[in-house]
Amino acid sequence: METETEISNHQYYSLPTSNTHHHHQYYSRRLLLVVILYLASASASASASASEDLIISRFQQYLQINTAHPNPKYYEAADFIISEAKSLSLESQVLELVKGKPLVLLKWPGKNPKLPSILLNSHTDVVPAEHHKWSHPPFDADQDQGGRIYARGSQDMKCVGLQYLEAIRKLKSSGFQPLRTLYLSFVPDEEIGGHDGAAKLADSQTFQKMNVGIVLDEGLASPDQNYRVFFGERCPWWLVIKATGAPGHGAKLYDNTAMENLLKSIESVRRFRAAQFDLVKAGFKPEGEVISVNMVFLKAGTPSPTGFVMNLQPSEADAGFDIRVPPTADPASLERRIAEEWAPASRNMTFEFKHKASVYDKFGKPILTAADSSNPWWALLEGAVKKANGKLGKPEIFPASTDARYFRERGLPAIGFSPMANTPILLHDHNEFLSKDEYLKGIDIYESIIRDYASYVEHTKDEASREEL
Ligand SMILES: CSCC[C@H](NC=O)C(=O)O
Ligand SMILES: [Zn+2]
Ligand SMILES: [Zn+2]
Repeated sequence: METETEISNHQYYSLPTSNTHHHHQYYSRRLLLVVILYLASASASASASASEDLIISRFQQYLQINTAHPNPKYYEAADFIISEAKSLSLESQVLELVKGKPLVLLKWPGKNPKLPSILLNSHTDVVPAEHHKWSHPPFDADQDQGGRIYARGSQDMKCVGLQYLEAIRKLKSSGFQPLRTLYLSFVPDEEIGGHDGAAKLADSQTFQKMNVGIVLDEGLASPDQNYRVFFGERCPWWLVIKATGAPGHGAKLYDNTAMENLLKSIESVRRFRAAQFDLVKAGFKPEGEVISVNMVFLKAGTPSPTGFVMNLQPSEADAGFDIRVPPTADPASLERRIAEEWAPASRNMTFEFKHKASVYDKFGKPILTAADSSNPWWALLEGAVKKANGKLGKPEIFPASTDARYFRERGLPAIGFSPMANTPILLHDHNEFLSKDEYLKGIDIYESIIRDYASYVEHTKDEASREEL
């Protein structure tokens, strides 16, 4: 009776998608669980898959907590993480650096607490989903026949947060003891800029006391067999340009209208965008090393009860652009381009940045983590991934932004890495998914990384010079 009600509810919710598959999948997931429980009691070989099943169901539980903006269920996520931490005997602490935005900090103390610690960071929030455009509801975490788990956050980045924990579970049950202290941070608000999350953490007294030596944070899925790995990221510049001009009759041809002035800018932006994109298309530059610029809004016209006034040329027109500047680019020349070509005062234009991250650190150096043998954490990561039968691609600059920048800004090395190979890049997209096999493989990869990181005895050069301060 109860099951019937649930299934019919489910059908009801899935009607708008006109998808006929997922109530089958929902039904078969339950059936599968019953079958697996039965088999597990019958044979020893099935017990591995029973424990895999538990791993997957924990992942699904986390994904089912709706932490999408603008109303993320942060306390539910925090409770879930804390209960997982308890089951692993990790020390846990909730920092409410901003009211209503709990940040969970877990600790696995090392045998040598004097050595700088390792921070494994992940964000608990996710971007919103347009439910009716998904073939599987974005907060059900359905698994399909092919083992794909569909949910908002399955790639970005609830996978990583729980993989850290599952890797620790494996290490603990194998009797491993870390030399360096390991911290895990589950932070809010990354998707809206991280100001009330990672930025506050990096600024806190607590963080200073943690004596962090290396940070791992998110990367991106890779469609091929090599994992992607990131040593820096582009800086967001969110630009609004504003054109003004003489208003007039919609039938009149005259110069210097707001619309014409704005369109000239848009044409110029588009030429620049095409040239940058061509460098990528031709294979001359990777995605993270060109300047991207995309128009994200247009605002002009005089509203009327039925839409817009059609015979009036407006006196104002605005456009917004999401620009991403690589740390390797020359920001001054882009600034000149904006002032001289995209929003010249001579064409009655002004501009304003809604957000403008600096390409440089406080010493005037581009904010990048060394991705070569000069950085022992880099070599350790490569070795650890290899030991777990994974392969890394060439180190890249992350095309968007992550919380890693708040740690890099403080001079800490931070590496962006989400172990998802053979997976289409679906962050922020409809039908975001991660396959069960890739998720499980990622746990083994982290097990290997954490083992090697937490066992690293030497002081790195960075660490030694920080201690002299
Ligand atoms: C200005 S911070 C924005 C952070 C955001 N991060 C993930 O998508 C991004 O747009 O890259
Ligand atoms: Zn993310
Ligand atoms: Zn994101």
